[in-house]
Amino acid sequence: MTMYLGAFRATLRRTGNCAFSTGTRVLLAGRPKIYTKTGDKGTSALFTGERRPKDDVVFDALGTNDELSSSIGLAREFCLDQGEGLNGMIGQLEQIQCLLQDIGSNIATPRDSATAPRLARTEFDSDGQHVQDLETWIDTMDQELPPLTSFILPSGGKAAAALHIARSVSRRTERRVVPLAQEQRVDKSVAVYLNRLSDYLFTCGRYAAMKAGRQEAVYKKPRAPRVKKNSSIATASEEE
Ligand SMILES: Nc1ncnc2c1ncn2[C@@H]1O[C@H](COP(=O)(O)OP(=O)(O)OP(=O)(O)O)[C@@H](O)[C@H]1O
Repeated sequence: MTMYLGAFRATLRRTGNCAFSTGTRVLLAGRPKIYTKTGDKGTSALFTGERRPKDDVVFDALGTNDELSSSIGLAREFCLDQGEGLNGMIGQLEQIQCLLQDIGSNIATPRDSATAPRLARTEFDSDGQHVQDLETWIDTMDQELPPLTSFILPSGGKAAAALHIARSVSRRTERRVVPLAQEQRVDKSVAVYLNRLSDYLFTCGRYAAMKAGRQEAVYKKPRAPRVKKNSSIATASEEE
């Protein structure tokens, strides 16, 4: 990790860029190895330099946010394969992955202990514009979609199903972030963004299924088995 976060962070500090890379190795040609081995003893560093055990709630949130970006990356690849009618969504998903890097910076800079300049550099969506963008994108897709009349099961092609996985990872990330936001250790806007992001990804899943010309599977109540007189079990349909 030598060139990964140590020097990378120093470069970011110099340039004022607040991106905080988690899990994604940044390797520059001719530079030292990407690993520092500083994390081998089970602790790692926050953006403030403070070291904490790797099972700390902050790393849990940071790691889940990283999983979210990875799952969006996979969904985006399936969207690229599907192609037809998904160009807008593909661009939006890439923008969202960049914003998740910023969310990582926010999570890794505890709001209750970081210095004022660091807090300012890692502030997230202070004017609510990123949430507004998600809402606009949701509303635009919704205008083309048939109204929801049943519970949708994740389905409708590989792109749609992958978007539903990303949606559920977004909800998991939200669950990790909400307690931190309630304790004012992460900006509240991060929790709001993750909440809206799962709605956006749900809508994307439906939209991708529609563009693929695929029917989404819907919830049907499974029929309860009935006990026959001779005590063997049969489903209701077998008895009809
Ligand atoms: N297991 C983890 N889950 C979530 N976030 C982590 C984890 N380990 C490290 N991080 C965060 O991601 C950043 C980059 O990870 P990295 O693997 O470089 O850290 P490290 O394990 O401390 O270092 P090294 O891999 O060089 O020993 C760390 O600075 C830390 O903020």
